[in-house]
Amino acid sequence: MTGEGGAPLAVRDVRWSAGGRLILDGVALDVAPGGTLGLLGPNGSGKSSLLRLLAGVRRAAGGAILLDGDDLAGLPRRRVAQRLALVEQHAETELDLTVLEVVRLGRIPHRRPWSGVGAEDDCAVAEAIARTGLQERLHQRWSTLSGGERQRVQIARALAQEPRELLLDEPTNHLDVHHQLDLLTLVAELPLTSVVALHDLNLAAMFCDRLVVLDAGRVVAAGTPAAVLTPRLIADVYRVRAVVGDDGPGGRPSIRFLPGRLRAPAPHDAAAPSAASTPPTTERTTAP
Ligand SMILES: Nc1ncnc2c1ncn2[C@@H]1O[C@H](COP(=O)(O)OP(=O)(O)OP(=O)(O)O)[C@@H](O)[C@H]1O
Repeated sequence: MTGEGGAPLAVRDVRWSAGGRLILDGVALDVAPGGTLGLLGPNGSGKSSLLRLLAGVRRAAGGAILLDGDDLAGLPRRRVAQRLALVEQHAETELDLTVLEVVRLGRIPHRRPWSGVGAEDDCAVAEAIARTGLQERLHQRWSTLSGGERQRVQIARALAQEPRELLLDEPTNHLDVHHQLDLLTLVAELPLTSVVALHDLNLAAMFCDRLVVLDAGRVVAAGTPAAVLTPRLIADVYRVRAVVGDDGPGGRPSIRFLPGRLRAPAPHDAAAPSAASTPPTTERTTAP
């Protein structure tokens, strides 16, 4: 069974509060199988909170997250962990493990209590290490890794989990441009469904099939990169002027930001022109 819209992973009218504030407010989305869904939005818009709810690490206060049509809240943790893997922004390990030991942690949801490491576990770990190019680092200690290497190890751990859905919170943080492209190419080519929170709109345009934009805990846009990444949306959500071309790879949008910040509309100031109505932001260029 799947969610009403047919998606194996679906969010239905989800609300979540923290610190006495409503952080996610009526969020609804379908994660189509097999693709890469980009989660965009300014700092504090609720991307990490939503990813944690999707992974079952947090419980929604209202609405539901549906996994194959079942409410995630009612499913055993182990079953959820066999299915979904989350790579958080600042993942740490408490013990000073080696790279190989961290990647092996990904097998825990698949192991029976008291059972040792089996051939299937070794195979999944080896595959995850090969995919992330960590063969040379296997016995290096976590504490000695660079930020980018740690990121790759956490992704390898998540892949060793053999999830059907991989949830990544700003995975390109800490990575140089080569490794950013490398990592998102890897994610886009994985034979699974990925949900990736990203800040870089050009990377989102290049690598994601669909985008969902959060602003102050609400979904304000959803669709293909070309449909979502308009100057108007960028002005409204990020308060930045931008020129959007269609000369990205495969005719996808490419975004060039312009100097000067747009002012936020004053609350209840209906007369104030919205950022989106500022003329230069509606510009769209075409590749020569
Ligand atoms: N446990 C918590 N207690 C209080 N406030 C919280 C808690 N968790 C999240 N928040 C608040 O919820 C809002 C959304 O946070 P979240 O980390 O989900 O945003 P984000 O879109 O991932 O931001 P960023 O792009 O900066 O990583 C923020 O204002 C944050 O301070």
